[in-house]
Amino acid sequence: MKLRYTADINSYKRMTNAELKQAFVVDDLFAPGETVLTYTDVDRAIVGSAVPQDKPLGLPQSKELGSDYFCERREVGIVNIGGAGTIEVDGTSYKMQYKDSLYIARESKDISFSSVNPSEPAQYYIVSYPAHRTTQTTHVSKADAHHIELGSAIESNDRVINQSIRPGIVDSCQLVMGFTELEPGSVWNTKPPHTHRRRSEIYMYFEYNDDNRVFHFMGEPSETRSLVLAAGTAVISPAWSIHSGAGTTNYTFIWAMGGENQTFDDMDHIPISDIS
Ligand SMILES: O=C[C@H](O)[C@@H](O)CC(=O)C(=O)O
Ligand SMILES: [Zn+2]
Repeated sequence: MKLRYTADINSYKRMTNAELKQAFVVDDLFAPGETVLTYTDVDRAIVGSAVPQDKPLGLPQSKELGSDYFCERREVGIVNIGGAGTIEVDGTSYKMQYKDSLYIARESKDISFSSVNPSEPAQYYIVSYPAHRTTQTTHVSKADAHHIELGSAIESNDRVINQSIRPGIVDSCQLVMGFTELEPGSVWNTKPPHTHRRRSEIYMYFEYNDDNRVFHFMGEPSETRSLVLAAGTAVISPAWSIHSGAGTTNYTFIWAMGGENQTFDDMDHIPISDIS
């Protein structure tokens, strides 16, 4: 498992683009045939992926966790952004179609990721936070998620927020997770931007080709910086940072949060006129 030390609220202001990327961007995801994981210093969040080909992949134990197995004191949220697959958790098999989510509860021991067709592998995006109690592993299809329509074409932010792991759907400890899909012609997410000092958040942008990029905005509202991201890239938002983006095309992104509460709507919105 890789270790990631991000940067603090003062240092980021004096960093180059390359330094900001090294601190906040995770761009080694979706390596075929591997589980890749990065352990961050932001609320002990772990971000990674598993792309099983011919043989199943697991969630390996490692020294950083200080436990006997990955989920001993952790919960995990997964969204499949590739071909059909299955995830087995302690003998129960969950079918994972495109954009299905799986919440894996604390104390789950044997976790195995596989693909139905190795030439069109499942691509599991993974986020984990520490968990203080043991709940129920839960599968959530895209249809079972809570859908919120937001924005408008005229503001270039017509989008649907799909909340798959959230109170009322999944009984999780910290984790709240889902994905936001932008309509063709809409490019802005999280407009107006917000912070929520109660929670950190990780975004992972996908569903656009390599001729396009998402310009992700981070930092304090008065000192924003941009990170130019290719599809399949994650970006870590410490609790003090805004997290918003504009693409050169429409796109989808998975968001995942952990922290003091699970109240999606308690964000502190910042008027666009206050951003600089
Ligand atoms: O705290 C919530 C997260 O930042 C996202 O869910 C916001 C988002 O998907 C959007 O407005 O486009
Ligand atoms: Zn947010």
